[in-house]
Amino acid sequence: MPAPHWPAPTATAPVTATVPLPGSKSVTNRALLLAALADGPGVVRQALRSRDADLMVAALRALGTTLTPMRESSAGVDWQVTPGPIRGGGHVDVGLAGTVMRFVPPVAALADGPVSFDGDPHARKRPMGPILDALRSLGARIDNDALPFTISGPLSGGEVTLDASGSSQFVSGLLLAAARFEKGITIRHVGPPVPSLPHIEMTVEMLRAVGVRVDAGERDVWRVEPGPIAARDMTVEPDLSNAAPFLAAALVTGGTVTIPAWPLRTTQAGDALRDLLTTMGATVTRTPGLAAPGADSAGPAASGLTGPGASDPTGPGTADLVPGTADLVVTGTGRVSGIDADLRDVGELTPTIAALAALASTPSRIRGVAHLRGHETDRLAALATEINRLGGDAEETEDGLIIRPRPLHGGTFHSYDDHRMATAGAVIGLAVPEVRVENIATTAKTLPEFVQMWTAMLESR
Ligand SMILES: O=C(O)C1=C[C@@H](OP(=O)(O)O)[C@@H](O)[C@H](O)C1
Ligand SMILES: C=C(OP(=O)(O)O)C(=O)O
Repeated sequence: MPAPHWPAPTATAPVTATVPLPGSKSVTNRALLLAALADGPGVVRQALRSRDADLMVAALRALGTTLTPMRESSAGVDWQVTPGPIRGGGHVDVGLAGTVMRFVPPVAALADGPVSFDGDPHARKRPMGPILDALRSLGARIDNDALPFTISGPLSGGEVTLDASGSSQFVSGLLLAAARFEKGITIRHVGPPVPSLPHIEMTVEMLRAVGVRVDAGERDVWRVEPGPIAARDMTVEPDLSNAAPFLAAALVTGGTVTIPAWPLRTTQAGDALRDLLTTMGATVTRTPGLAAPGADSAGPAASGLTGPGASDPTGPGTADLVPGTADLVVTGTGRVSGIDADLRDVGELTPTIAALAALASTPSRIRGVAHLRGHETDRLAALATEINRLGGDAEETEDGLIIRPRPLHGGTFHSYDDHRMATAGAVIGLAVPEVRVENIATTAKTLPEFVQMWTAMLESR
């Protein structure tokens, strides 16, 4: 029997809360995969524990990696990762995780036998063609153009042209494993603009942090030289995209929300919230936080990794560079302004920005995010449908949404198995009584503690 819909709490006063966030999904799944491909045992600290991260752990285990939890706390899990020969014959469940369905197949193509892949029903609809075609052209055999499929190597690498306008993860997935391909890789994108470029920068910076030579100097072309991937001790940054609904609560309620350990320099898409929320009426400041030792002298890294070894590709894995962090403080007035924004680079922030737009006093236009139709659900259709179901005025455009002010009323907000739809419903519920979010449990994709964190935020003073 499905769980009852979650009554989204309505804020009765401005929120005043400090919300520490668990590790980034994008950094965690890259760090685990790179550790599994490394030339020796390594450690990934403060890794996210969530459905997507658990799926990555299970996938890497199925391919022969040993992952042992060393320590687990509210800050995440520290994994000891011991690579093994990449083993075929297994099965990978990708769930609904883009990072698993796009990042693991290139690794599986290095295995000594076939590896099968499948996922949630909607995962079969998410775009896979360009990356599977690319792997074929590099030597792999694959029996389908979408999930489910079975992939067999060997794969030698080389040059490939693809259209990555559907997802930056096609590029990131190929780049992450490419140092292990005999010929490395040269990827050339041809087509409409690639979305989520900061996520590709995250891939490039994390590869460089483990000693891989990457040339990303030419627009739409990326080159990785074959070579070893260095074992490292890496620490994952907090998930800045998951900060979005909490920071939105400051705007909606006229309160203040502080996120500790916000990296001063980062490739995470969530960093764009500072500008986006300012445009929507917030005051955003960074105050010196509790920087880890070594932070001030060395300056920031931007690999998505912090901690020993993260930025010294040639050292013995104990380099002493820790990026500076700050407390990010966002204060709202209770009045939200509409926004006209191109979110192509930071598409995963769209559901929260759309929720704010639905509560804004002036119209909003969100552009550049046609690729969201291939996310956990068709997010443009889902957002328009659910905002309008509550009495709002949201219109889908070819590449985004137009949202005009209109008073909202209570009702069911469907989440379509999409964690960010569920949290968008929670944001609207702060201001609109009797919003019920269907399947709030889907937040476990990247933030299993969402409900407890949301409740704690509303209860703290
Ligand atoms: O590489 C990554 O970790 C991600 C890339 C982006 O995917 P798209 O380029 O498909 O939007 C982003 O939306 C997703 O949440 C995570
Ligand atoms: C698009 C997202 O996820 P995925 O990694 O599954 O693509 C997201 O988290 O917003």
